[in-house]
Amino acid sequence: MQDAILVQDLSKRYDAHEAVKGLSFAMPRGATWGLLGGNGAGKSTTISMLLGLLVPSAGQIQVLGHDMARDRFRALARMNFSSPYVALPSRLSVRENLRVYAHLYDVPKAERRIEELAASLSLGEFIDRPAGQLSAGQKTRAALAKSLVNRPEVLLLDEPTASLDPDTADWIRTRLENYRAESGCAILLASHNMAEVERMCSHVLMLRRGQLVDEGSPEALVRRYGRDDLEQVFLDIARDTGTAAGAAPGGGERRATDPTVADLREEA
Ligand SMILES: Nc1ncnc2c1ncn2[C@@H]1O[C@H](COP(=O)(O)OP(=O)(O)OP(=O)(O)O)[C@@H](O)[C@H]1O
Repeated sequence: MQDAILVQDLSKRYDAHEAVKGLSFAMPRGATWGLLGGNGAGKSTTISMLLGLLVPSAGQIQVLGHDMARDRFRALARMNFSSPYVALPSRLSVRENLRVYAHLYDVPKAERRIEELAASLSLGEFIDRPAGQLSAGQKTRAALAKSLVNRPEVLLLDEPTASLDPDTADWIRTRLENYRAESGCAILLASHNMAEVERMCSHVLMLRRGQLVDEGSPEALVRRYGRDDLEQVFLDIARDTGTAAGAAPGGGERRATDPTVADLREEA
């Protein structure tokens, strides 16, 4: 079976700064993998290249067998993305947002799909309120609904539970695990929450200064580093160069619009 994501010798250079250097990995379908690293390690840059938003300086990416350099629209139709740093259009209600995204992804029986998502993600109490007026937890649920609207086979998540209380974060993780179990979707998760990664991910890619410095299952990494948990392993790896303290030369900015949809719109 084809890999969900196949990355070979991927690099991205911003002027003099090499944000991703020679990254290679093959992520199978149906798996949840973690993409970890300190601030500025290259996680968002990698995700942006996987979405076809940033053009790699070198290397190849295939998603579900589609070459992102030549055939990215076929891949984009089968994947989706969520990040707390990418807001839904704020004046539209959650339902209106979901209708727009369902239309962009050409989702069959869109109203039925929206009702399914409203039920499984408990959107009922706020589905007709403007997205800009929701609490952080409600926004995350609405963003998750958007990211599942096209029943993606590959889901890229950038810090899916950032700024959520532990109960809401746990609720979101359970919904993601349920979706993966019922759909066979592959999930690549960039996160700073090591307990979340230990719970959800069968395999972890550890980045430091744009390079893959280690990988393996959380249990294998904990054993290899002689530590008690993944957080300690993370600190061992990140502190090797001091990047865990938050130094991020160049200070890359988050995107203000949803990249996947921007691309689909470009196609239309
Ligand atoms: N548009 C850009 N122009 C120049 N440099 C950039 C740009 N975007 C990111 N960078 C730099 O590339 C490196 C990797 O950034 P990236 O945002 O991918 O890291 P990250 O692992 O997602 O970090 P964080 O955990 O802080 O979100 C950083 O040094 C960053 O400053």
